[in-house]
Amino acid sequence: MGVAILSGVLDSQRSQQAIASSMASSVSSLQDSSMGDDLTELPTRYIATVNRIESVRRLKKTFSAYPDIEIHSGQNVHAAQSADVILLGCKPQMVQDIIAEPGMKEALSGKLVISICAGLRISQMLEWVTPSTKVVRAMPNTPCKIREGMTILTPLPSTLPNSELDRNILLSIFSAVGRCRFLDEKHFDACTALAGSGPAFACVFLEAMADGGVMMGLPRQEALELAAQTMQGAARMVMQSGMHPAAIKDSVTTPGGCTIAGLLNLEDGKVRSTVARTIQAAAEHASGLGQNKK
Ligand SMILES: NC(=O)C1=CN([C@@H]2O[C@H](COP(=O)(O)OP(=O)(O)OC[C@H]3O[C@@H](n4cnc5c(N)ncnc54)[C@H](OP(=O)(O)O)[C@@H]3O)[C@@H](O)[C@H]2O)C=CC1
Ligand SMILES: O=C(O)[C@@H]1CCC=N1
Repeated sequence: MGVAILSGVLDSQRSQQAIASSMASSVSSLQDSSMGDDLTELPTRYIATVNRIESVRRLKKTFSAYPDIEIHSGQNVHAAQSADVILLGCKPQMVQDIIAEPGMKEALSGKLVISICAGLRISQMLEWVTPSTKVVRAMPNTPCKIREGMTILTPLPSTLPNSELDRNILLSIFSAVGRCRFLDEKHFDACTALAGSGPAFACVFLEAMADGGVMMGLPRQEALELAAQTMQGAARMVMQSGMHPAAIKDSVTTPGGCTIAGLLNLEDGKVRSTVARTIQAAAEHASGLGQNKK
């Protein structure tokens, strides 16, 4: 997930720089508004840490177009000392040990720590750091990699120092990689299931639609293209026109036609309750993540 976020942020930053330099000479008066305020607090330097040397090699290849990014293993404390903002992207059950590394608590003092770890509560993390460390949760998803992500953020208490700046930093990072919104932490298990795990569930549906096309003789590649673009189109109609999904469904469904024949088959398979219960099961499981170390 860390790779998805960093890739999306870097891509966004590069496009912003390209826009800025193409506009700089001729329309300087328009430049500020076209850049958008959201990205103004993006970091200027990135340090990525992983556990294994093989992962360092893999990431260096992944980010070969960005030679300035520092990628290390076994240097979490050094990276945290050098950073203003720290994004925790390891498995939830590893966080306590990583924060317990000698010097880490001090390195995090006064800084903004963003945890994307499912299930791990802010109250837990606050017990492991010094009182001046500011901890927020973010729940992103893999489409951040192509800047089509959905990220949910916990609000920062306005009583914390620099809360406005930190809010801008959060918005800059996560709006660079898609949509983002603030929601209270009590909703995070549901957000984890719906948005965090959601791409996996959506892809099962997508793959199954394509399988149906293949069953009816479509070549596999074309079936996948049709299924993916159709799901994207339907989702965009909901997002852009604000139409209710039921209204879109009804507008496709001609009386006595083939869509109602297919829909009744879906309903016979209890697809709605199966999908809704899938989100329920994932959310219930998410609430236990990071609660037991092993
Ligand atoms: N995958 C997803 O779609 C989403 C995941 N999340 C959350 O993101 C987190 C990561 O998940 P995911 O990306 O799937 O998992 P991965 O296993 O792919 O990534 C975990 C990363 O943590 C690194 N790591 C492990 N131990 C250490 C250590 N001691 N010091 C530094 N780095 C370390 C690993 O390095 P190495 O490769 O060397 O082992 C690896 O790069 C989880 O907490 C998950 O809940 C949240 C939203 C969506
Ligand atoms: O499966 C997981 O635990 C993580 C959290 C959300 C998506 N992937």
